[in-house]
Amino acid sequence: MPTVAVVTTGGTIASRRDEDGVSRPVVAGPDLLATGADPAATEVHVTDVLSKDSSCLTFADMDRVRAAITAELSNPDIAGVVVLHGTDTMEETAFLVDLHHADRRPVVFTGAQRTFDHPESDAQANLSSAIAAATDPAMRGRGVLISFGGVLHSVPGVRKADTTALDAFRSVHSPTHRHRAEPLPWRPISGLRVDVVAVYPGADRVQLDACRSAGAHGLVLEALGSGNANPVIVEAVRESVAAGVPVAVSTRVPRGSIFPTYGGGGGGYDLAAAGALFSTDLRAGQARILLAALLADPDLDDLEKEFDRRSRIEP
Ligand SMILES: NC(=O)C[C@H](N)C(=O)O
Repeated sequence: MPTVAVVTTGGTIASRRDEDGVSRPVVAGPDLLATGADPAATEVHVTDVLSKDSSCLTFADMDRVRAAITAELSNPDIAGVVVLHGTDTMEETAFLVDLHHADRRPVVFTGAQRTFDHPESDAQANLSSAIAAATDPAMRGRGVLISFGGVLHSVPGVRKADTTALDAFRSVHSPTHRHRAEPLPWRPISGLRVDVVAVYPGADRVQLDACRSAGAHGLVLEALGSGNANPVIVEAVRESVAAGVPVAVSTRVPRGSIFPTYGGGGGGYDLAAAGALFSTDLRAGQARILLAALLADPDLDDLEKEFDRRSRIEP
């Protein structure tokens, strides 16, 4: 009988609503499993790592989740790992784990949109599907996956795209099981500060400069369209890069790739000329994780090349 390790971190899947309708992550892992969501032919062992709404997670928490998964995989008898996680930042933690995942056994993230005690909760169905994926030999070698609402996603380029829909996740491109880049050597990201700066009509450089004053090691622009900003932001980016604080350009647009094509002083071409990195397919949350993971590696010799390569999703 295959054994699956279930690592819990909190989120709606582990939440109950109180009398005021407020959801809190208070359900322990063994109680989640006690509902019979695990298939009869699978042995499951549960480890509670965190009990947090995922909107409260820090880089240190994400490092901890990654360490817990690695500890489970050190046991050769484990067929795969399921991670129960809030949906708000699942795309970030799952991507961090995927960047470093050097094992052919599946790691499958899941969660829920409706609390564990909701009469029509999606918690049990999602948990069952994730356990099934974690024991499926066809999932070996596919890296980290998100199993949610009956859909299985590769992690790079995936994002929460609906606040309430039961199939909450969408990919930047049509779902693909892409060719995986080789895993990055593991380095914790908890000592790093990487901020996301929003670009909007009339945006000035105040946020960007404030992040640098706060000690940011890197910045991600959530830019407009295919990766555009304005001349004031371009100038601030040029200064940031010259001062050794790299800036990666993503976009607020949900789908499609990001290209440095527009000139005119504030476009993507100008941002690239000012030294910005371009996140070809990743949106801001995952671009931030990639930048942090690369900045955490003291042996990395070409940040631009690695960021470019790992921000592309090959079909
Ligand atoms: N559906 C959810 O899990 C949302 C919750 N706020 C979380 O991310 O922890």
